[in-house]
Amino acid sequence: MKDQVLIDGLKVDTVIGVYDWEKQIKQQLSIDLAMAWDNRPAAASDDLADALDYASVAEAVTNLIQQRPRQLIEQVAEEVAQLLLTEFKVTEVTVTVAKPGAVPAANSVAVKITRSAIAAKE
Ligand SMILES: Nc1nc2c(c(=O)[nH]1)N=C([C@H](O)[C@@H](O)CO)CN2
Repeated sequence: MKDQVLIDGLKVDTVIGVYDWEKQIKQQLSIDLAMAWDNRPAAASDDLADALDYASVAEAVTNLIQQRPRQLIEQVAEEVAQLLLTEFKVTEVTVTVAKPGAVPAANSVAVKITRSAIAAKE
């Protein structure tokens, strides 16, 4: 079973960065999520209660990221992954956190991680 629920390009303004000037401003992060989820129950029932509600996920991820300043996008990615594994009972998630403004010569820079429920318990 390879079903997923996807969120692509979730924009979150937050305080993020290593340097002093970055701690005074908000910058935009762009979040991509690929979450393992069996979509067959929701397809059969046509009931949101059986689905992984992408709107709830997007709201929770935005709130988590805006909770406090962080230095590295790596920490953002890890905390988002753990939120999805523990609160939303996703069994595996790939999180990409992009910081489009960070390197002017690049379209974007990002980190991408994959975490699973079994590895989270170790
Ligand atoms: N792997 C990373 N490298 C860098 C990060 C980061 O979060 N992860 N952050 C910075 C600075 O905050 C940069 O974005 C300022 O332009 C540098 N390298």
